[in-house]
Amino acid sequence: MVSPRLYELGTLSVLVASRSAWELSHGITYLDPSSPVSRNLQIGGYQGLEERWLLEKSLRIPNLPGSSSCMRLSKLLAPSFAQQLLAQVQSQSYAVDNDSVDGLPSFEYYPMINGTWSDEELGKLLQPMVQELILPYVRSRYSCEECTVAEILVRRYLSEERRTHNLHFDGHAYATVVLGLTPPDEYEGGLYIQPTPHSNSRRFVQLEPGDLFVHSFDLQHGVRLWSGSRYSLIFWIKSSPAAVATGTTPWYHRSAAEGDPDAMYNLAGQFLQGIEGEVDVMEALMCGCKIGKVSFCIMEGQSFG
Ligand SMILES: O=C(O)CCC(=O)C(=O)O
Ligand SMILES: [Fe+2]
Repeated sequence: MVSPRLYELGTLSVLVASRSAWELSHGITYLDPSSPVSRNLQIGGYQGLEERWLLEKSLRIPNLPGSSSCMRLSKLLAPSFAQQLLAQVQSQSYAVDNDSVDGLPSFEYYPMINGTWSDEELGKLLQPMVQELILPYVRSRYSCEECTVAEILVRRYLSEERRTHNLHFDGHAYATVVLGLTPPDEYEGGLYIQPTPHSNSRRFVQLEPGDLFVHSFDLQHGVRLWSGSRYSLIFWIKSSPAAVATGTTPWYHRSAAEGDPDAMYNLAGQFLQGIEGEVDVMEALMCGCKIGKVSFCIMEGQSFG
């Protein structure tokens, strides 16, 4: 018979074995590798794997159920392609203007702005993947026939520059695709999602170079690095070419009218920033009031992505 002490030690070793030492010391938890719904993907000439996590968001608003999902797409792009992209983006100069999430120097580089390539060379590398993989996938996954890429940006996280990108929604994007560029053994931490207000729902996402991570406007996320450097390529997608041309966010009106609290919260942010026309504090407050406690977040000055 196993003595209680040995049994305890046995349990402890199982716990320790399932989470690495630094994972435990930093309180980091990854998306559960055993819980996604997985399927093989074939999109045009691309083949790979889709893992989809369903996320319970009900804690955002007490008594209101809600869910979102996020997907990791792997093996679709050759690691050598990601390496080529990384080499190309590392040679660019990065902006140090104020970041929209935290107001600190952004260290961003934009190869596409408002649907137009500003970096033709990177455009040549990315265009086939955008047209033949990213858009067909997003259009089909979100039943959004007209979904169109609005912005593409690179984010650089170097130790002397940036360690975090605080928790936020991508308020101006119907869907976001993040392409991992840096091997995950070159840094500790990385991109995380957080479906509820409590940080205990935070889950980090392991992205190998060439893996894609996909989520929608209603999923809060951020980046936290404890060491090393990381580059990521981000695609912000709007629901139609007209939304790209006008820089607007038409998808919120319907979701907000249907009572989606995150849509109302983001719509309030759009009114405050004047993205839906004039800056309209009254409309923003109306959205905030409808969602009760979420308006508190706006009052608290939580930033909008
Ligand atoms: O760097 C990343 O992986 C994500 C950055 C992000 O969330 C953003 O730019 O909105
Ligand atoms: Fe984001």
